[in-house]
Amino acid sequence: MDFIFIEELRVKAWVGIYEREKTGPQTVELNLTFGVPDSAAEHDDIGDTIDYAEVAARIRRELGERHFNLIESLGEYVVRMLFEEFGAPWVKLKVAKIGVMKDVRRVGVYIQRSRAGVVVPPTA
Ligand SMILES: Nc1nc2c(c(=O)[nH]1)N=C([C@H](O)[C@@H](O)CO)CN2
Repeated sequence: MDFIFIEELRVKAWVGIYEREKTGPQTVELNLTFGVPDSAAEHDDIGDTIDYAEVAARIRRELGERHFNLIESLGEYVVRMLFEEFGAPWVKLKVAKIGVMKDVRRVGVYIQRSRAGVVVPPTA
């Protein structure tokens, strides 16, 4: 398995438990790594892999269209999308709010998931 990464993707998302967070979107930052088949490199064909441009565009669209109370729920939504709609075998996601807590630059959640039966080396 190879791994595609997308770093510091900033998107507008509707997320938060407070009323002020339900009246408008805020910027969240995503760092995402997902598995793709090694065979993509062998055949040099975008059809054999997961198009990272499509992933980024899809995340941007989806997070602009719905509200999540918790950053954990937003993260789970993105991970499930990678599994179910892009067919990723393994996903690691860090998603953070920026500047929402005093003296804290970023706060958020890490999620790492494998499809059942997928074994990933510890270097991923
Ligand atoms: N575990 C969590 N704690 C908190 C969350 C969250 O999503 N998960 N969210 C908030 C508020 O929305 C906060 O980010 C607003 O500044 C507080 N705690």
